[in-house]
Amino acid sequence: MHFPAGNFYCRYDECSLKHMSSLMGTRQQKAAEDGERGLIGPPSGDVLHQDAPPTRFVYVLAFFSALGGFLFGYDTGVVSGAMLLLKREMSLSALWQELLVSSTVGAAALSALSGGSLNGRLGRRVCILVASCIFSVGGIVLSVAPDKVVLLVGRIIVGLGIGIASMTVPVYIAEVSPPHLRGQLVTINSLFITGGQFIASVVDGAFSYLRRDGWRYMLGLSVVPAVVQFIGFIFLPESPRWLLQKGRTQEARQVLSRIRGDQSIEEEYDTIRTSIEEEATEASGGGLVVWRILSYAPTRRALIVGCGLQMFQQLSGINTVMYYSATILQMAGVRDVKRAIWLAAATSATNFVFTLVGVWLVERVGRRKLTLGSLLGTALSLALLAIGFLLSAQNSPPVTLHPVDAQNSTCRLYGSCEGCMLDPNCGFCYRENGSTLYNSSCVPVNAASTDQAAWGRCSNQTEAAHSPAWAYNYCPTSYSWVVLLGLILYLAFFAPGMGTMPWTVNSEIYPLWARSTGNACSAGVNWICNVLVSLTFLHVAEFLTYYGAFFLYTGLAVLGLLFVLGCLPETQGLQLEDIENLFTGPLCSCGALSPRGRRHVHYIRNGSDPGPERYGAMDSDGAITYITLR
Ligand SMILES: O[C@H]1[C@H](O)[C@@H](O)[C@H](O)[C@@H](O)[C@H]1O
Repeated sequence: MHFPAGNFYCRYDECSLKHMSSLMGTRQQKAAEDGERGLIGPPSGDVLHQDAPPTRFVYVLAFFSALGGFLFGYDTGVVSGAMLLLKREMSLSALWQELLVSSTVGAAALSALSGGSLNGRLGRRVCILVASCIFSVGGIVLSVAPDKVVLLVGRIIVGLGIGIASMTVPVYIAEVSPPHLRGQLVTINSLFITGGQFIASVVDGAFSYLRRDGWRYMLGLSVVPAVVQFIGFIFLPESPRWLLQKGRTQEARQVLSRIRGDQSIEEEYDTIRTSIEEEATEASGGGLVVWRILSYAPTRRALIVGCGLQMFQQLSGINTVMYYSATILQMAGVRDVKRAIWLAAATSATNFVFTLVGVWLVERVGRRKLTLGSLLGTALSLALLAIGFLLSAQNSPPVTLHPVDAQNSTCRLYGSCEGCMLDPNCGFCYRENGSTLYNSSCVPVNAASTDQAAWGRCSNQTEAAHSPAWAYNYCPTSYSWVVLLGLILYLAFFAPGMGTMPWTVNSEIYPLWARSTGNACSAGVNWICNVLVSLTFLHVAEFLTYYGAFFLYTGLAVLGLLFVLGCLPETQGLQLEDIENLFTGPLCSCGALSPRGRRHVHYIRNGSDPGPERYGAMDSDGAITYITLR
């Protein structure tokens, strides 16, 4: 059987549906398939048309909202460089350093979770305005902070902004984008996140040369994009979908036609309106939205998929790898702190560049394939990282000197560098001659600064060539290249798919009534798992060693792969209002319902609900998904 796909013909089961959906709207494509099979005819007057080009305005909207992603990336990324200076100037203890880093992520988790109702009640635009205000206030507080308590307050304020932005921005972009570009535009937000992390590392590098107060500039600079976003959003419109949901139909129509330019908005407007009417029945149960999501099967399944993706994003260790990159570089022989800062900037640049690959791929290969490929590569590179750490541990340099002063500390117990570096109270002090290591000892670390030992040869670290080297948290090894290769491959695979798709997919899988809450829950899961992984990493490493920890992440990434394989449907090209139908089958048969899959899908008239515009899509196992055709 043949039917037209653009200007050539192909067999139904060989035809690239991607090609077709890029040439015609999904609904028209389905209608064409149905018509060809003799089941139904395409609705009269329906013209198969190419996806109309997007207006410039939609890009302006995506840019200004994605500044929220930039701030998310900047504020989470800048702290590591600022901390190097802060701990010197404010003599911060390890506990305070930990507090200043995790308070932001903890506050982000709380505000993402509570942002759902704010988002539903006040609208996406107001939430973005609120988030940019919070970012500005946080940036100002941080840059003028006289002591560590005010710093902590500033970090918490910034975290509140990050939480709201992380759950609102993808939803806003998804709701204003045309279906064929939605994936790409929402993924731009992830590009801005990694871009923010990259710029933060460059700013960290640049201001690390200042003798005093460099951290004030690092932390305070976030005010600039926050103010730009605030001013921009004073003039930018609310999401037309939210307006329609609130019954502000005139405004919704105006905004939609402003965003779509010359194109006719009637079809899109009617689809959104009909779907809101239908949703009114679905969501009519009353009570908490989260409860309604959980008690309605399709939204419950969507929530499981959304939260699962966010959980596996964090459990596959991205923030540990990013955080640990400086140490990996030290293992590779970079001793100079300034050089390590600049090389850490190279790590975040790699993350950024490969996110760009994700933006390019998302509308070409689709969300599902991109996520699967990414997770497979992520798991393999995590295994390579683990093997690198294992080889380093097995060839760990021995401790040759046992200073008498160390008799009272646990550090004297270790016979090699491996045990010594896994103990947070000890560090490895040694001399080297070319590749030969000699005169090595395991001694207590200075409680005020892990950059040097508490006493002895390594207690006064200078960069002079003849001074002994001090390794805290890592061991010198000749296998560092394996770890370095693992790091680069990890970022290359993780960034385009697992770094981006959890945010993109979450912005599109929930029906309008559940969208704010669904995104709030999944973003909350992301931030909670982020805190969990970062806070437990050192303990896990102490318990399982570094290679054990990375083998554990490998296992988690493999679990994630199985989850995605079974549960993530393809949402590419579908209008937001149709996506809910992908979740009507049993959980984790979603793959089989993928409209982009190569299974035979027959479209039949829905016998039980003979509305003129309702059709059922039946997969080869007999499961029926209903779609609304207008
Ligand atoms: O999508 C982002 C991105 O991958 C970042 O690099 C990472 O730090 C965040 O935790 C993640 O949510």
